[in-house]
Amino acid sequence: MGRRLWIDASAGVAGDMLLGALLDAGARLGAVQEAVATVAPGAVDLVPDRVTRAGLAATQLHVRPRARAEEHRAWPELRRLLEGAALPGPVHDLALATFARLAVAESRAHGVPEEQVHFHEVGAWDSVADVVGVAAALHDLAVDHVSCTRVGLGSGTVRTAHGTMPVPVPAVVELLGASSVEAAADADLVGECATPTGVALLAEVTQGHGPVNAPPGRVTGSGVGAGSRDTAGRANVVRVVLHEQTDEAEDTDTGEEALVELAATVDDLDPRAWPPVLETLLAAGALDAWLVPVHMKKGRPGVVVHALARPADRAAVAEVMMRHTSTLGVRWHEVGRFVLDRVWREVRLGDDGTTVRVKLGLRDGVVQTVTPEFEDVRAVAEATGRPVRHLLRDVEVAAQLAGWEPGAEI
Ligand SMILES: O=C([S-])c1cc(C(=O)S)c[n+]([C@@H]2O[C@H](COP(=O)(O)O)[C@@H](O)[C@H]2O)c1
Ligand code: NI
Repeated sequence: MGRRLWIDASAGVAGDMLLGALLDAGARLGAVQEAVATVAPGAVDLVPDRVTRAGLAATQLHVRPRARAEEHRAWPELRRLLEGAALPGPVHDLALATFARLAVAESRAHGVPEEQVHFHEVGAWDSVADVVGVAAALHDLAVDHVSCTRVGLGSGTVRTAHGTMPVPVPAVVELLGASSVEAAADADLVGECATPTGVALLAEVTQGHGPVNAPPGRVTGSGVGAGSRDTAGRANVVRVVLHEQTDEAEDTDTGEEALVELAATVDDLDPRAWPPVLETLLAAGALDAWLVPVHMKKGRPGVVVHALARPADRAAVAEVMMRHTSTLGVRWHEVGRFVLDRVWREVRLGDDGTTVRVKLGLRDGVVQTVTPEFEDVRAVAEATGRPVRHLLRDVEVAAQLAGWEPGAEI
């Protein structure tokens, strides 16, 4: 079994800060440089520097482009570059998955199809170096489980290639909406503290069950990565802690979440309204939503609509039940659930660049379930006319060939 890493992103996170922290924790600069040079030969120099931030010693990583940096890079071009790079499997997969996540966020933020996404700063060599560098550093440190705190986002505005943007910038909002990474409520943080690349990396590497506020078990190493600004009173850093599970910590790592379940019983809603009700519940933050047919008083057929949600989303989910159905009230109670760690991977179907995401359910780094993302499969079925059941089989075979099958360690 490899090592566990806890990331303190409570003051924010950027790709270079995370990489600085991992180098400070012992990842070898040579191994990181080699991986970055595999993707971008001769493009950048990685130069770590010892600095202080609000009096705290930290490593600031400078990614220095050797030539004038590319300002725009299309996602399909970057994807081809990463796919063709001869990197160790886990480094390759993590770098590709992180940029795929950024492409989805950019596509949503700008309302363009993923294939037409043009990265600006995010596609420049320094971001490529941050992403590949973090993947290589985690591999070098043999990290196989990552948890993190809530993330400090910052406040105000930031100047970007898109113009001046409010913080959190749209790409960060999209990334948070599509992952289990949670934002901290922190009024002290000024400016852009969490960047798209930093949040995409956290979303991709953290497994498990929401924010963890302290590294459980025995500490075996640590590192501090500096951001470029030095603000008095609050260190602009990412901290990482390597830790081992003791028996006591292991007992608490059951993958258990505290959630709420909401329900309402309805017998007078037009049945055609139910599918949009379920969609609206999910859009409001429900983790799951479902209907159960019931026989009510006076023998009337009815429906109980249920939703599972995080406690923070309870009010929004109840509001949807009350606005979108004819119920006069909503019941709720606290529930616990056990969950597997979940990570996303992408498989390629055929030679035309078609990809489908698969969700892997993990327990202690061992694959338990492999689930093709149905909406991706449906989109391919619509685009190609191939039956969904054939595509589902092909995705499972492709996942198996990539080594993602029940019982495999990743
Ligand atoms: O590069 C792109 S496409 C980009 C999109 C957005 C959106 O929110 S949309 C924001 N930014 C800004 O670029 C810099 C650098 O980001 P890194 O993740 O590469 O560190 C940052 O200020 C982002 O907010 C870029
Ligand atoms: Ni953008």
